[in-house]
Amino acid sequence: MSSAAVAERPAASTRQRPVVSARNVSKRFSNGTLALSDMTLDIMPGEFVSLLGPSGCGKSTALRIIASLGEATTGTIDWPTSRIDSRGKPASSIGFVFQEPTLMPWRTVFGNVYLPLRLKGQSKSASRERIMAALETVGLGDFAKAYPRELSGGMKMRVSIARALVTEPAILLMDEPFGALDEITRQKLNDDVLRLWHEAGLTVVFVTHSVYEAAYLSSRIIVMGSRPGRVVTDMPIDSPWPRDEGFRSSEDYAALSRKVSDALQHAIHQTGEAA
Ligand SMILES: Nc1ncnc2c1ncn2[C@@H]1O[C@H](COP(=O)(O)OP(=O)(O)OP(=O)(O)O)[C@@H](O)[C@H]1O
Repeated sequence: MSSAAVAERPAASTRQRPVVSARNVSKRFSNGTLALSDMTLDIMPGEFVSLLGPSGCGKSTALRIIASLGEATTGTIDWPTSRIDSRGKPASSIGFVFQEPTLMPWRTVFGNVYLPLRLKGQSKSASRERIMAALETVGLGDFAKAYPRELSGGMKMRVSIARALVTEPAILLMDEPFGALDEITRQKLNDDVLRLWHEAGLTVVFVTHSVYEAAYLSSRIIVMGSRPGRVVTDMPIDSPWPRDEGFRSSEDYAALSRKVSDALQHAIHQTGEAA
């Protein structure tokens, strides 16, 4: 992938129906931990939304519930524009990128990206074109035959992104995907994700506890308070596009980062009903 960031910002329309809508979602784990409390949120088509909050505030829990990887204790998740499958889940609509690349070491890069299509019963030969297109998108077209052990941390994360994109999801959910990477690789992947978001017309929900990452990437930042997690501040981000090296060194970015940092501090000091 090229490191140049997007040329312009795709417009997220407020007249459209949300891709996903969470209403009064709470989550209490079986050990009694109240991770989320009354979280309400609409994600609109074309948005790049960051969920920003302190460690342990429930960001991953919220994302997993949105992805149907976990159940809400109370509240609802709706997918107003998606076809719902027999299990009540949005069919083919979600791509999920975990904190770790979670690749199968015994399979090649190609085999790892094939996995979600294999699970849908599609043959390898029929999937080849889509897999190669996904690998090209993340700049790994030449690495289809490589094994994970031959790749750097950033390349493994690219494979993980290709695996999420190969089903052509309506929404890409990313759970702090670059937290374990060095700063230069992280910045490069930030630029690449922005490019993908722009070129593929994706809707992205991105979990992070980095103020700087959220400020750089987002068209909207949801700031969550300390556990139990809920929306404390919902900030549309009006900073100009493109987001690139020029933006990174701009006064606009510094001012935005200060504003987001203040919002995070405010959210952390809201009294959480730790339970
Ligand atoms: N399966 C589980 N069982 C019990 N408690 C859990 C479980 N998963 C998460 N928790 C707890 O729920 C709270 C929220 O966790 P979560 O991982 O969603 O937070 P987070 O904001 O994503 O944290 P981080 O930024 O550190 O990844 C934490 O107190 C965590 O210990």
